[in-house]
Amino acid sequence: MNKKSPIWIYDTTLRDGSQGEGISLSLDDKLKIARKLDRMGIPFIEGGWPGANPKDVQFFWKLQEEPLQNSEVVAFCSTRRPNVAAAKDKMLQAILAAGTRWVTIFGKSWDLHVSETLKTSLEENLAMIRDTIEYLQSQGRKVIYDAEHWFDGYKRNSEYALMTLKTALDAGAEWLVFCDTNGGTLPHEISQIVAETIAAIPELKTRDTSKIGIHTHDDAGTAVANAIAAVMSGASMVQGTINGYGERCGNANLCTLIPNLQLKLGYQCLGQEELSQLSPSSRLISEIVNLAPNDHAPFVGRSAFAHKAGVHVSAVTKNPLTYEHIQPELIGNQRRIVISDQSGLSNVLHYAAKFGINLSKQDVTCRQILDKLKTLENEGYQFEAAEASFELLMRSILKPNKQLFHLQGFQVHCNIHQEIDNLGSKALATIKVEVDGKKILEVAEGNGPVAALDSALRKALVEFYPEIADFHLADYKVRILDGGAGTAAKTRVLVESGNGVERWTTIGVSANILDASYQAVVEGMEYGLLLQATSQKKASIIN
Ligand SMILES: CC(=O)SCCNC(=O)CCNC(=O)[C@H](O)C(C)(C)COP(=O)(O)OP(=O)(O)OC[C@H]1O[C@@H](n2cnc3c(N)ncnc32)[C@H](O)[C@@H]1OP(=O)(O)O
Ligand SMILES: CC(=O)C(=O)O
Repeated sequence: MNKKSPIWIYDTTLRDGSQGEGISLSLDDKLKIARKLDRMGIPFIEGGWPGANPKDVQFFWKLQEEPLQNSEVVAFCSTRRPNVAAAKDKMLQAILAAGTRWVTIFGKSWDLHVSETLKTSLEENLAMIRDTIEYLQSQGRKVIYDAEHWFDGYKRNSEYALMTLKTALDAGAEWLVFCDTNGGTLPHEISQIVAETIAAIPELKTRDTSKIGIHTHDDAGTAVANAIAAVMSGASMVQGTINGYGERCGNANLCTLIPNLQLKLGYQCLGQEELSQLSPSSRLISEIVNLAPNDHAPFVGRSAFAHKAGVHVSAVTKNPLTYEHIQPELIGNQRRIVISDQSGLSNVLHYAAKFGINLSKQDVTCRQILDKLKTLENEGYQFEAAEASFELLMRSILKPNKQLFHLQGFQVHCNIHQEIDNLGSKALATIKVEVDGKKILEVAEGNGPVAALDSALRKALVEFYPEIADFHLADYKVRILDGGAGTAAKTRVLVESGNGVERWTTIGVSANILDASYQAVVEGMEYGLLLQATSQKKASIIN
């Protein structure tokens, strides 16, 4: 693939991304994201609209005190208000006070917006664009001009739209960015309009330079495709956000766009090392933004290289090219194999190797494990979410274990209608077990029934398995499997346990939620003991 010209990445997570519903960034969050993008070597970071809110003002102050190392931070604003001198416009004063070298202003391309939104004349809108750019330039700023509603404006009145763009160019804008503000344009229209615009204003793109940028929204689900179409038609700046955050359906997702441009089309966007930071950066930023990461996001999602179907797993273990469009490591992601009733022997073998178990396709036990897995999944188990339970299942088939204990029975009482008693407990569990021929009866309290049961079980077992004292219940999830059955529905319980170093998840399924919880809790303890035994074995080999 021939290397093509560089593409300037312009990140607007902190501005347009913040316009996404459900996103509310603190000043500290904004600074953390900016520094992360700076480390990724993103050339332009749009930090916000100074003057629109105190946080954005403070953000730019903070960066004046401690500037970014690699990126240009850009302040954003509209053109001056109608019938106000640029030098008197409060917003333009605020953007200057932000102290950035680069500023982006958005102006109206669509005559409908001039008459309906600005409620001014077409001539005044041209003057607003011209005055604003000239004024900001006279104050030493480099100006990026976002032509808002470029494609809609061009479709409705191309003559006027082109006049707005020519005005911005003549006034000295360094970049002219075509915005698909309403996000409804399709890729073929983008290609056509970009080509026609270049034909009408050839200065926008010569053989050596392109002053064209693209800013797309995802309302038609084509933001990334539209940005690619614009680049292929001559744009050399791409605006977008990490994880596609943004107003309504979001902006072009840079985590999809960058790898497509760089790995598929040969455009240089980021350094190799920075590109390999894309997946962790996407997850870190979703953490800061406090939105769950999209597991199924192209390239960077946790499932982007997760293989579940047996046929796929069999092929991918022979040659990853068979079911992967790129090497996951290039963008810092990794291949994963998922276990389920869609599995074949290849999935089982993968997990056997992962668990340090010697197994081959020819072993009868390999097929027995697969059959048992499929039977249990049919009953409602979901092992992809509970790897620890799958390891226990595999080991129990290979070598039926001595049981930790024999359950003789348990009872749980809940005290829902009364105030929490002095000890703060709402539930009481009694359990009877037999360990090594010894019968134990224990009682424990808890905030809820599962906590009480877990406590009672620990009390009963700790004398025989003291390591259990180090385990804790980290998370507990319940899912109703056959909702139509109402309160008689089967429940699936996932329990996450930990020992301060590692965490593991186990599963239980039953029509009785306490029974399902009990199964998952017991497996959690069994797995913890298995981990302990394995690490002791490893230590004795090393020493
Ligand atoms: C396409 C985009 O995403 S552009 C970015 C949009 N982002 C935001 O709006 C987030 C930050 N916005 C804000 O905090 C506020 O809207 C502010 C501070 C900018 C303005 O607040 P207010 O003065 O209360 O005005 P309000 O939000 O009600 O209306 C927006 C005004 O901007 C004007 N305006 C819109 N685009 C432009 C433009 N390109 N040039 C000049 N004025 C514009 C509108 O005509 C309207 O003016 P009006 O009050 O005379 O009707
Ligand atoms: C400027 C901008 O955010 C838009 O037109 O969508």
